[in-house]
Amino acid sequence: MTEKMETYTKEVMKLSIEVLGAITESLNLAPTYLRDKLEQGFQMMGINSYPPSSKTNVKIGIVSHTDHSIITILLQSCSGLHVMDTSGSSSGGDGAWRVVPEMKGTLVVLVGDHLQVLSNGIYKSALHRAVPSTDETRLSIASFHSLAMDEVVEPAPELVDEEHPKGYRGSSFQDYINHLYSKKEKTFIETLRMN
Ligand SMILES: O=C(O)CCC(=O)C(=O)O
Ligand SMILES: [Fe+2]
Repeated sequence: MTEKMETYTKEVMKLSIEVLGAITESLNLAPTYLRDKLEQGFQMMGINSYPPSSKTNVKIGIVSHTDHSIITILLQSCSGLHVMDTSGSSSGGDGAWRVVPEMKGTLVVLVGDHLQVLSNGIYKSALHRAVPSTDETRLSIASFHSLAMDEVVEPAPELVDEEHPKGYRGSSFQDYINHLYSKKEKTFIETLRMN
């Protein structure tokens, strides 16, 4: 198990670099943009086990939140990840939860707060929650990919101009940790907004 986990952790790190490359390319930034910093950054594995709700009566496993990371790569044993639909209406979608189906052999990529910052709001961090299955234990493994503790993430200068002013102030992973231990009247991303 430990060995498998180690292999998985390393492989998913390589994958995150490839995914970030595709994302930065989609933003017309170099595919190597931030690559070294992500590679030398902070990878955190979260392993979640949700007992069946028929036994516990617990209806929500993890309440709605966005991840602080740049991206999170998630493996789920059965469906249960819900993402808030923010497409469509100008007020930010219809606000409905959409179930992310479990498909064998696939991983889910979630946009985190720091990608929203980096892309100056072009990518939006995904509001999500986890719901237990009614009759089976649900497992998920989340790999959070961030830059190093004190590395500041700011909107890419290439994505800032008169028409698209800088929307977020710079922040580090350490700032996020400090936010967690502060009186949280706002979400982390809200504390970063400049306009
Ligand atoms: O279990 C899941 O599907 C989601 C887990 C999650 O959102 C998290 O660990 O941040
Ligand atoms: Fe999450």
